[in-house]
Amino acid sequence: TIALKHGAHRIGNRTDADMARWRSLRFGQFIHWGLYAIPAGEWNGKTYNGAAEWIRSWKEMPHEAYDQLYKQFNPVNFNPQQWAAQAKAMGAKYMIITTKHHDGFCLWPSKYSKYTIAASPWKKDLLGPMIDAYNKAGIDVHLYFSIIDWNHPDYRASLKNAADSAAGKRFQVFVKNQLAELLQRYPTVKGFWFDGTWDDSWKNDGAFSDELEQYLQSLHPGLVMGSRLRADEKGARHFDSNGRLMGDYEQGWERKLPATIADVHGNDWEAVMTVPENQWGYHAKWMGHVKTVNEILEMLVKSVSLNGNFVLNFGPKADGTYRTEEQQLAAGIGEWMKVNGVAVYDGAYAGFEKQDWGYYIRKAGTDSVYMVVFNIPVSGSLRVKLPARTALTGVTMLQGNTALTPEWVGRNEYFIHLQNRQTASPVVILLKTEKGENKDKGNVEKAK
Ligand SMILES: Cc1ccc([C@@H]2N[C@@H](C)[C@@H](O)[C@H]2O)cc1
Repeated sequence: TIALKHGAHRIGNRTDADMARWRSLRFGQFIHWGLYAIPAGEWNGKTYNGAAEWIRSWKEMPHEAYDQLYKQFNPVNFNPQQWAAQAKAMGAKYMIITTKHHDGFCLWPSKYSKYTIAASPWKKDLLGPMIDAYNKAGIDVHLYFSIIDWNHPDYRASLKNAADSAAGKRFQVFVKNQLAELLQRYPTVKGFWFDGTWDDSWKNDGAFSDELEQYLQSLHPGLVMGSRLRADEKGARHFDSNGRLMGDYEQGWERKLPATIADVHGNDWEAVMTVPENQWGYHAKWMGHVKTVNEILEMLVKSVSLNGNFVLNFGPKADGTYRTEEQQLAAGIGEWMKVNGVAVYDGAYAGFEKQDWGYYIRKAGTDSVYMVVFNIPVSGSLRVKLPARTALTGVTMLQGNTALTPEWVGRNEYFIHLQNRQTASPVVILLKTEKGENKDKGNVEKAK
């Protein structure tokens, strides 16, 4: 291995209570909210085809025009209790809010910047009421923070000369101050979700990112921070130059999921997902495919079956309300989670051989394994292959709490025959297992 001062400081996953809590929550809500919701992907009668929160980089949007938008930001319909109730009903157990996106606009009245909510007609802090409402609803809050800051005069994408380096130093102090300020103002937050760390100015100062991470941990022990913050001293990101994950979980799964357990290399990880193809902030016109409840449920279940967390993004409008599609999606997901969330929360990789009908999720640390069925075969028979020396002692259909009698086809293989092949939602079956062979288990019928 290469000697590194600013690479991964830990081999393997964190085992402390704060990380165990993060891992147990499994399902989160991302919220992208800011000035970009005002143009909402449109300007001067033209539609921006990129992600709405990136409209400032569109050639049709003059920087000066964007940089005046804060004078209009006045979310008169903002209702944090309603936001939290919607998230709770959906079954989200944690929420990630954009405190400051790449445009540099702060949703809190930071004392280190003039470009904040205090300068808007709304004037008041938006983060405090949101964090309080979500915490009261039993939902943890993590803070999204963009290192890139298009508004700050000292931000440099790369450091080309002494003047750049001086500006870069001032900018690092600014970042450190804002992050400490956020922890001081919002002590109940459980982590930071960093973004905008791909520029050379950041990548080439692995020492700073390392010291910053340790500084934040010292201010707020137990803080959960993903792999996107750090670079090592050779500019390697997410994984250091020895291939070891930096940060507390792999944070690279943005709008994509791992295919198999091999893809996650035993690390904690989290996927963040948009409802349309690629919109985080509010865009008036969603183009292309909009994901359905069942598509989202499959991504959530697949993530948990591969030992990961899944975070679904919402983009509130400038007035503080949610678009109908997002409200309906949240409600539909919540319907299923109300009955079946038990298979998601505290879920983990089961260690069973993957079958075509769907996913196995082990209730962490127990002998209970859930089958979440998305693809009922035309035969109606679900094949179950248990790991060696694992006996099946019970099978229950969650809906209606109905005991099922599988057909034993020899050794560790069974068929579960579903009577009803029509279903509008994923079917959840609970398998009770224990160590041992299956030869004399009277609980299942012998192959005819
Ligand atoms: C190329 C690219 C840069 C930044 C992003 C940001 N990360 C997401 C979590 C959103 O915040 C998006 O604006 C996405 C793609």
